[in-house]
Formats: sequence, C-alpha cells, structure tokens
Amino acid sequence: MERRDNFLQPPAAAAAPAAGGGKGLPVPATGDATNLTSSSSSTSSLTLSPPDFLRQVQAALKRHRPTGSMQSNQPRATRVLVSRGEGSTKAVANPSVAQNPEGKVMQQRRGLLGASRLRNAAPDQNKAVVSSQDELLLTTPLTLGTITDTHDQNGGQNHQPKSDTDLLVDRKKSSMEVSSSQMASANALVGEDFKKDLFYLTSDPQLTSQRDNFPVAQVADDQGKNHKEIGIASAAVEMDIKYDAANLSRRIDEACDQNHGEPMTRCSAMGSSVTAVSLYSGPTIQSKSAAQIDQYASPAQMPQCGRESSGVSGHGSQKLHGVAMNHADCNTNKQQVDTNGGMDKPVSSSAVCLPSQGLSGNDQSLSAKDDGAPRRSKVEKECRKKNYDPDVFFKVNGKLYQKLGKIGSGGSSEVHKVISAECTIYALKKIKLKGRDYPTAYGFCQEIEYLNKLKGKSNIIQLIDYEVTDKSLLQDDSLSPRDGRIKDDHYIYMVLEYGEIDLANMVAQEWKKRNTSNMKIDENWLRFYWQQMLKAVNTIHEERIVHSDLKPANFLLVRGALKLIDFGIAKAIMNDTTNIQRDSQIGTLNYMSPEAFMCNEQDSGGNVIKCGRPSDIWSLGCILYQMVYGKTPFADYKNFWAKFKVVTDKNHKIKYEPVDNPWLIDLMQRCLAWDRNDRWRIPQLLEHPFLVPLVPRDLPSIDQDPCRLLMERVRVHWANPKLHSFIAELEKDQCRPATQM
Ligand SMILES: Nc1ncnc2c1ncn2[C@@H]1O[C@H](COP(=O)(O)OP(=O)(O)OP(=O)(O)O)[C@@H](O)[C@H]1O
Repeated sequence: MERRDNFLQPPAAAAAPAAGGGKGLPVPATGDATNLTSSSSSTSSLTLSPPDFLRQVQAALKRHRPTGSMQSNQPRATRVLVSRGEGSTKAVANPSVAQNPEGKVMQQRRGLLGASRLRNAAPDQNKAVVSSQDELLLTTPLTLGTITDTHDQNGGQNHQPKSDTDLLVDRKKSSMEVSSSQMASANALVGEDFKKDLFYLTSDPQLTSQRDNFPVAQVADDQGKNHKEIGIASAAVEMDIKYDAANLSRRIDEACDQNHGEPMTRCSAMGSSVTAVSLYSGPTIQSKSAAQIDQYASPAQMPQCGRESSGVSGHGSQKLHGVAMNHADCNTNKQQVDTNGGMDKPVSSSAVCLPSQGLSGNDQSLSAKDDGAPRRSKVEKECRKKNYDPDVFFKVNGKLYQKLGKIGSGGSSEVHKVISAECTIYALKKIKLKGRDYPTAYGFCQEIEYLNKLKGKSNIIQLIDYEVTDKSLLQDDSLSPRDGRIKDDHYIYMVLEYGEIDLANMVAQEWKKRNTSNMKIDENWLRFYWQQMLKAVNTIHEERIVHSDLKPANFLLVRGALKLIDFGIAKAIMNDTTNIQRDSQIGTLNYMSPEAFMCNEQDSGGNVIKCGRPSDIWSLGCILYQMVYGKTPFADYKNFWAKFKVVTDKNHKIKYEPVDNPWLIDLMQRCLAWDRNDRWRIPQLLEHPFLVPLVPRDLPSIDQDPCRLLMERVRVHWANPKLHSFIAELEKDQCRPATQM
C-alpha cells in the first residue's frame, strides 16, 4: 500500500529518485541524468584508498563468444579474478588477510564446503541436496595482492600467478572455434561391460559441425527427465533392447511423433529379436566423413564394432537409414571397412556389439545374419576390451556423453555440448584441476553445492550429474588445510541443462536489428527478459545466495525461459545483515558494483565494505542499461583504473539518454544508486511501474466508460513527459496499480 500511495504522488511531491532511499516512487522525470542520480549515505561514503594491487591492473580483458549457437562477434565481459589459493598465500601482504591466517581460511573452506554432502549426494536428478544455510561456505576475505596478467591460452585452466604483485585478470579463451576433433563422431563401444546402460552412439562429424541445424534430438526438462525432442544433432543411438525393449519402442514412437508425425528416420525394431536400433535424422553423408571419423575414433573400435557401410553414396544426398544389426553385421562391416582401408568408405551409421545372449538379430532390412554363438562371443570379447574414446566421449559417473562440440570457455572451465545415451542434449562443464591450489579446487566444488541447493528451481540452470575425480576434495573428515597444488590429472565434470543462446547474444542481436531498422526499444522485449532476470536472481537471493557475477552471458535461454548459470564465485549470505565477504574472485568489470570494487576496504565510518544482494542489483542495473542503450554504464571508461575511479566515485552521475518511457530511466536509477542501501530490492523492482503499469481504478466496469477511455488514451501517450503531471493528477484519485484491479 505504501508503494501504491507513492505512485499517486504528483511529481512535485516526489522525492528525487535515487535519494529517497529507495522508498518513494516519484513520477519519473525525463532522461536527464544529472538531477536524477544521487546518493546520500554516510555508511558507504569512502575515503578512497585503492589497494596496491589495483595500480597494477592495466585493463580488463575481453572474451568473445565461441562459434556455434552462441557465437557472436560481440566482445564478451570478462570476469576479473584472483586465484583463490594465491590470494590466501598473500595474506601476509594484506592486512585484512593477515588477521585470517591461511590455515584458518582453508579450514573454513573445507568445513563449510559441505563436502560430505557433496560426496554423499548421489547424482540423482530427483534428489536435491539441501543444505542448511549455516553450513555453507564462508568465503575468505578478498586478497588482492596477487594479480597477474596471465593470458590463459589453455581454456582458462592454467592460472599460474606470475608474481606477488600482479593482478590476475583472467583472460578467458575468447574464440571458440568448434574444433573438428572436438566434434568428431565415431563408432565406439560404450561401456566396459554390457549392463543396462550399455549404449552406443555415433554421429557424423559433418552433422555435428552443423550442430544447430539438426532436426531432432532431445533436451531434458529441468530435472533432466521427461525428455523433449528439439532440433539438434544427428546421432545414432543404439540400445540394447534386451534390457530396454519397452522403452525403445516408446522412444521410437516419440521420436517420430516429435518429428511432426513423420519418422525422423527409418527405425528398425524387430521386437525381442532385434539387438539394436539406430535412430537417425538423415543428413547427407559424404566420403569425407569417413575419414574424419577414422581420424578421431579409436581405429580399433571402428571396424569391429562400429560401422556399417550402407551403400550411401560418397557424395550423394541419400539419407541415412535406420540400422538394426547384430554382431554378424558388425563383422561384415568390419570386412567392408577394412577392405577400404577404413577411410574411403562413407560411414552411415553405427552399430552396437551386443552380448550374444538373447540376441537373434533378424532385421530384414539389413539381412542381419546370426552366424552362431562362437563367432558372436569372439566379437563380444573384442568389444568388451574396448574402452571409450576420450576424444569422442566424456564419462561422468560411468555414463557416457558424446561430444557434439565445444560451446565455450570460461575463466576456469570449458563447456561442451554433449548428447547422452538417452539422446538428450546437455552442456558438460569440465574444469581441469591439475595445477590448481586446493582452496581454488574447493571453490569449484562450491558451485556444485549451490547448484544442488537450487535443484528444481525453474529459473536456475539444472545440474543433472557431476563427478569430481579427485575424491579427496569431497572428504571433510580432515579439516586441516591442504597446501600445494593438485598434481594429478583430475577434473570436475558437471552435466547441465543445455542453454540454446545467452542473453549477451540476444542483446547483441536486438541491437543489430535496432540499428539496421532505426527501431526504438521494444519495451515488451525488455519487460519480458527483465522480469525473468529479476525472478531468477530473486530465487537465489531467497536462498541466501549472492551470485556476484551477473552479466548477460550468465543468463541462458532454455526452452524460451531465461535461466541463471555460473555460480563460480557465488557466495552464501551468512547472517541476517545479508552482507558477505567476497572471495578473491571479484566479478566482471563492467557489471561490478562500487562495493565490489572496494570490497573489504573501510568506508569513512570505519566499516568494512561488503558485498551482498545489492551488489547483484547493481549488476542487473548494468545489464538493463546495456539492453536499453547498447552498452554498459561505464563502458566508455576503457581500462580498469579508469573504471575503478569512476565507479567508486559517489559523485559521478551516470548518464541516461532520454527514452520514450521515463519509467525505464527511473528503474535503472533504482538499480544503479551508488549507495547500496538506496538500491531497490527485487520484490520492489518486480512491482515497479515499468513492469506493472498503472491502470485506472475504481471505475465502472463498463468498457465504454468515458473516464476509463480517457485514461487509456492518455496512457497511449505516456511517453510524453508533459502529460505526466496530468496523469499523476488523474491517477491520484482514479487509479490504482494493475495488480489490484
Ligand atoms: N548449461 C549451459 N548451456 C550452454 N552453454 C553453457 C552452459 N553453461 C555454460 N555455458 C557456456 O559456456 C561458457 C563458459 O561457461 P561458464 O560461464 O559457466 O564458465 P566459467 O568458467 O565460470 O566462465 P566465466 O568466467 O564467464 O564465469 C559460457 O560461454 C557459457 O555461455
């Protein structure tokens, strides 16, 4: 009600937007920023004394989206981070850290990591691991003595600080060509034994290289269940229907149904006698494919178990055929392939080598032959020896995911598009641990912790499965800190819902459209995504998590809805003050709040500056500003130091060019108030008039009511500032928020 009353205030009675502590809602003025942005908090005003490290920073480095579905030529925001481990080793140099001996810091990490919960948390999609807030990791104070300008050329995985005084600005691997090797598809035997989940995947590299144009595949829903088919890479999935016959026929039906009633491929399923079935969406195969496949698949795997030469023309345009074959077929094809050197024959599909028991392949379409048990068992034996090809597959908790292409590289990870045995597309995030210090590695595990905590939340990317190959990271039986770095080849794998495109690309596309057609802002587009962003961030704030690295690239579109990703530097709020201490990773420059820049410094009142929810609100404000104006508020300040100076200057006025809807400017100002206490919280923002337009109230419910019609007419001209006072006068007595109609 307070808010509604505020809506009704005439402009004269309204306080200045940013100076009102976020409590009042004045009728917005026009786009003149100078009298709209202010800050007035004693608590956060600072005597600026930038830490030494900052002087070392030359510039924030930019990263680019990879090619592929999310590719863009737009410069990418780059997170600034300081190696956690290095941060802690520099504690001596940093007074704030000196009070927190490294050992204690690390002990906190381990103790609060909830490692046992991680360890015990079966990667069960249906079972969220809920942890109490108290158990969450308290991060170490920011230690900024260690910053190096390390250009990470290896997928952001080898952060080796150069010197004590260097600031590590993580330069993410920017270009992301879809390497053919990453996208290689080949026949390979999956699984070391023939258990229920035995399956066999293959796809043609040409098809995978056109990964976004593929006709059919499946994408899991939030919980990784109830697969839906969407356009995606061609892949053959061959299942041992001895174990899964019922599902198989259902899936074939589904696949056909999803393809608008047309079979996406010719599927051969011969009841219980059929040993394997391939589902294909049938692009053209050319002889080149065979060479590629041979190049990337294990040569030993392919001829024996993997291939069938279906007679598809090497340069024709025939579609691939669904294949059902048994071991005899494998062997037959082996001979064919071998005869041709394994390279010059087109490869049309894969086949699976199955155990002999219960198999009697008689698929007529392929003239499958059963040559008898002795021969089968020989093939089986050979097949059992095979392992998966790591160039082609990832293995996570024993499950294989075939690589379809690299999506991107983050500061610490590389992310691949993969397809599961269930023909579901996922994103697989792989974090290399070798060479990292233990606190950093624990930090990576923390992201898993948060994603587990956020399971089932529709606006957060869902973690389907994960594996930490260094099991010691998941043990909390010893709280003693571990020194040194991880020496062995260890990885963290996270199987995630797959996002089709990120907001950064969408904004870039929108702006391209706007520029070419001289269009104005599409407010509905803005409202639609802004509201979704707010809701996503509200979800984590309600869970007492601060994301700390909100930027357009961290919102992914999944089946039409925005979802939040990348909790790599997210932090749990530890107490009711909702302030947190920030870890050594400090966010992405263009979206960083003043307090993020000054984290752990002292304000004029001697209070330590901390980052909490308001810091995320600032980042959201920067994103909104970028959506409205095509650039972030401080984009013109090119290097780190210039940015630091201007963002931390409470007297700096952000420039807001006029826009048609003045509420939009008001909204940005609510988010970009310099004083974090003046920034609005998400529940307020969700009620802002930009999202919830005011409508007439207390009017007769007669459509033709003249007063209502007048109000609607006025609303059409809402953009005209001259009408504001008139509207305000009218609404004072006549209107109420739409939600209360
Ligand atoms: N679930 C997903 N679906 C599709 N793409 C994804 C997914 N998760 C991450 N990506 C993409 O992979 C890239 C790196 O991912 P992510 O941001 O999680 O890694 P990071 O190492 O934490 O990077 P950053 O330093 O940007 O935070 C990004 O380009 C992102 O869009």
